[in-house]
Order: sequence, then C-alpha cells, then structure tokens
Amino acid sequence: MLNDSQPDLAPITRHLRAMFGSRLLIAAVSHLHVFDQLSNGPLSIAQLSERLQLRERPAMVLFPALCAMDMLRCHASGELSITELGRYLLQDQTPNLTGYVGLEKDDPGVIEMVDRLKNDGPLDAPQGISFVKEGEGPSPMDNQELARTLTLGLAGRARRLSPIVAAKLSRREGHLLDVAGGTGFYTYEWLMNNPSSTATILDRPAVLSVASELLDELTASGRSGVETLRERVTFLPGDMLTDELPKTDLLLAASLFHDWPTSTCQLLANRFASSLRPGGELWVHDAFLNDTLDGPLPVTDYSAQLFWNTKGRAYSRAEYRRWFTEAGLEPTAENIATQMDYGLIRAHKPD
Ligand SMILES: C[S@@+](CC[C@H](N)C(=O)[O-])C[C@H]1O[C@@H](n2cnc3c(N)ncnc32)[C@H](O)[C@@H]1O
Repeated sequence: MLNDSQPDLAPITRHLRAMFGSRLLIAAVSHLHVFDQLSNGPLSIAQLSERLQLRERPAMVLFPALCAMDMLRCHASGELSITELGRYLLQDQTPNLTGYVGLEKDDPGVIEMVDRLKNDGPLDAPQGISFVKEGEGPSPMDNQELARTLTLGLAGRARRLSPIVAAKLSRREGHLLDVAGGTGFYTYEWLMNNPSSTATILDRPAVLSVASELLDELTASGRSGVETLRERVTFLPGDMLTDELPKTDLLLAASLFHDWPTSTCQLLANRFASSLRPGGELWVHDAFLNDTLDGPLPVTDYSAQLFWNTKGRAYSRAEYRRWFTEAGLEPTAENIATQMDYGLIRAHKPD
C-alpha cells in the first residue's frame, strides 16, 4: 500500500540510469564522431545511421538521447542537426570540449558501449540475455540461480509501483492475464482491488517459483484481502512467444515490450490481441519516449540501460499505438503517469 506522502523514487532510478546515457555521450563524441558527421548540415536519421554504420536499434537509442541532452535537434521532417550547445562538440570549433570529454574515452564502460552500438548488442552472451527467453538458446530466466537473482532484483520496483498501477487499472469482475508477470506483485495488488476476479501469471518456471514464494510471504503478512489470493491465482509456466495464451478480459504487459526488438513487439501485440475477449483491455506499464523521439532524458537514459542489458529499448507511445492498431485493437489517447518515470497506456478489443 502506498500513500501520497511517500516520495516518487525517480531520483534513484534517474541517477542509476544516467551512467548509460553518459557512456552514450562519450561514445558519440570520442569514438563515433557523430557531431563532425553533421558539421556540414542536417542529415536524415537513415543517412546519419548509414554514415555511422549503426543499425536501427542503436540509432534509436543514441539519437533520441543526444536530442534529450539538447546537443542534437530532431526536426519535424525527421532530419537531425546540431544545436548551439552541440557545436561545442565539433573538433573544428574553438573552444570545444571534445578533448575534455575524450579524457574518459578509454573507460571500459564506454569502450563496451561503443562495441555494443556498432554490433547492436554484445558480441558474446554465453548465458543469454537478461529477462529474455527466445527459442532454444540459453536464457538466464531458465537458470534457477540467475532467474532468482534477476526476479528478486525487480521485486523492490514492483512492490513500490504495483499498488499505484493496480489502482489505475480498470476495476472489473473478470480475468487478468499478467504476461511475463515476474514477481506477481501487479497481479496480487489488482486482485486485492477486485475481490471477485481471478488472474493468471505467465512466466518461466524458475521465475514463477519465486513469485509463488512472494505470494506465500504476502499471504502470511495478514494484510487485509490476502486470504483468497492463492485460490484466485494460476501460475502458468510457458513461453509467451510460442505457447497458446489463455483467453482474458484484461492483459497486463508490465516492463515487457522494452526487452524486445520491434518485430517481436508487433508479434507480441498480435498474440495479446488474440487472447483478449471482445471488450477486453490491453494495458502496458512502461517508460515511454516522447513521440517526437527527443526525450525525456530519464527515459533516453533508461533506453540506453535497456539497450545494454536486453534485446530492446524504450519505445514511444506512438510506436506502441501503431503495433496495437496493426493488431486490430483500438488504442485510447490516455497517458496515465505512475511513478519512477513510468506510465500506463491501454488499447481495447472491439466488442
Ligand atoms: C523485465 S521482466 C518484467 C517482470 C514484471 N512484469 C515486472 O514488471 O516486474 C521480464 C519478464 O519476462 C519474462 N520472459 C522473458 N521471455 C519470456 C518468454 N518467452 N515467455 C514468458 N516470459 C518471458 C522474464 O522471465 C521476466 O520475468
């Protein structure tokens, strides 16, 4: 439970994620020479990506970040140009800060960021990629120890945000499918607000055993409303990319799409749309880029962190709404803020 006197924890996550934005800046200035590429005038995102030899995902992480830092400007035409501030990162400008920024260019985190930008991810990930289970490749989410560490690592965020999210999701009698539900806290809180509803948490088996332990802890807490939780929750081990999804009235995708590349996001949106009953609602809880792809800075920093750790990045609401529309859903125009720079959007399945 959360009352209004408790602070938004965003300063903590902002400072945490700033490290990744910082690495992007140093990589852009001292290794990729992004600003010098633009010294003769604006370029389209595609042209600049080609000159820098960057694929779509690293480009869509790097350019919005430099715009959010006010060093590049993204025009309505889609072209990128250098801002007045950004001119101080040109080698032929006097004075400039390229030498000063360059003092950090050999930092191991920066070197690794350059490699990841050029390669669109790590060159080698023997244990798989965090939070991702795809096909037959190794996944930390299927390794008991790693899955526990990663899931418990998310528990504090989920404990804090889940009462806020649950209070903003629709109250209705019916079924909630919490896809890739992790700790399960979003489901538990929603069920407590909807005492005659049921829910399914779908995730990998090793993650669900942690979720089940956390439910035991919650049940033992004696908090009002916890008594019937266990009988109203189904833990469903599976693969959201390939297994048939149960039919549902509400589907929650919390911090889910941002782990995946755009093609997988469209596939997931299609699958989620099929699992909704007519009149059903798809809810996404995530951190969203501006539709103009130029910030906000806390989210471009977060996008850099996601780029580093997963197969995804942060997406704009417009990108989500395109996937939903393509999947036959009707996105609403609401942008509902929660905390820690996250928010909710939703789409309906027509009756
Ligand atoms: C970033 S976590 C989000 C967890 C939770 N929704 C939250 O907000 O705390 C992503 C989750 O996706 C799950 N996941 C990854 N690939 C999956 C797959 N193919 N099928 C089902 N779950 C998957 C992971 O095990 C992990 O629990």
